[in-house]
Amino acid sequence: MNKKVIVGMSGGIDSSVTAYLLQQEGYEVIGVYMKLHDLIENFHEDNIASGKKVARSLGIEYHILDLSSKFKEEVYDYFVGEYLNGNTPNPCVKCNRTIKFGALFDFAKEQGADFLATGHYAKTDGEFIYKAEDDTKDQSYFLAQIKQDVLKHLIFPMNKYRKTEIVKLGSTLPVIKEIAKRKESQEICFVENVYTDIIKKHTDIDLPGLALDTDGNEVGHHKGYMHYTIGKRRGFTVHGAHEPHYVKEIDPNANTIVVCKKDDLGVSKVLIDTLNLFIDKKEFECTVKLRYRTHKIACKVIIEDSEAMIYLDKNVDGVATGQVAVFYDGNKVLGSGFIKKTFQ
Ligand SMILES: Nc1ncnc2c1ncn2[C@@H]1O[C@H](COP(=O)(O)OP(=O)(O)OP(=O)(O)O)[C@@H](O)[C@H]1O
Repeated sequence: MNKKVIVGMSGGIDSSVTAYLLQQEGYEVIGVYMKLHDLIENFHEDNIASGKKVARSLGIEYHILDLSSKFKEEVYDYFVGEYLNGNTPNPCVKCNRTIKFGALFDFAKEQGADFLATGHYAKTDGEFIYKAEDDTKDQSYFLAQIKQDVLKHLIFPMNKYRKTEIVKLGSTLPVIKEIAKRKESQEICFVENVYTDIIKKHTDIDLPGLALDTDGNEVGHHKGYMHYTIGKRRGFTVHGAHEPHYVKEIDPNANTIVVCKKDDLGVSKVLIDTLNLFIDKKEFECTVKLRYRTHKIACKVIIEDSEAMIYLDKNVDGVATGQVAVFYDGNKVLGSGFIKKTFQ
């Protein structure tokens, strides 16, 4: 009997080609669309119409799974809460652990599927996650909090392709060809423009306050701490400054931000919690990504109980609490954790 695979079909090109490729390989493919939020007008209608068309053309089932209350609890509320706490959240990392490779994985098991597949650009060998072939699309960073025991049931057919190849392949298939013309999805699926539009719905974010220097002296003013992320350069005043200043720290309780010159922005040590490790070591050397679009930095990691300290080989600017630190050995993801504190 053919192996059964559930494909998360968002209506976009990557997951449509994923379903097509797996069917070509002989899998019994079942498509699933997850309703995750109602924050953007016509979002689901357009996506579902597109997904349904593809499913029909492949002759496969297409389920609609309403996971919106779980998504609100695990991803949306966390996202808002982190900004209120002065941190910079990573909702996609949370979603991958709890929703796409959490609740959707549970659904796949209930359906008796052997595998779950998505259009993520990453690789897995069932034990580890690896960077995708296409550097510019690689999503391994966002997958680094997935539970390790789920990995043996995952397939990422995009792993060996470049996005341009997928668009080209999709364009040879009549129904998918239409999808190829759709606009790329936004970075965070529920943020249409800027994150502050979302936070504004829950609280007043315009709370003028003081900008301090690293010694605690008042040097200027800001618009409200939730407008800033670590490393941000604009949107606050520093009296008499001749050089650009950057946000170094955010204190939500005092509604202050600490600003500094570029030279003082770097951190050499990073403390992380909520560890998800794919290796069983307490001390190791590796490279680390401290945000998505950045270079890896060589480091040493020491784990103590539920936290880890990362000793960076060189100072790194703009490291934000709330973001995810992902460890790599070459292309292999070794694990990750959420940034709790940084040290100069
Ligand atoms: N609402 C959804 N329902 C089902 N699967 C989803 C949904 N959103 C994302 N996915 C799955 O997660 C994968 C990665 O999502 P992401 O939003 O990062 O990708 P994308 O580049 O927009 O992909 P696509 O072109 O397939 O929309 C998708 O390819 C798809 O398999």
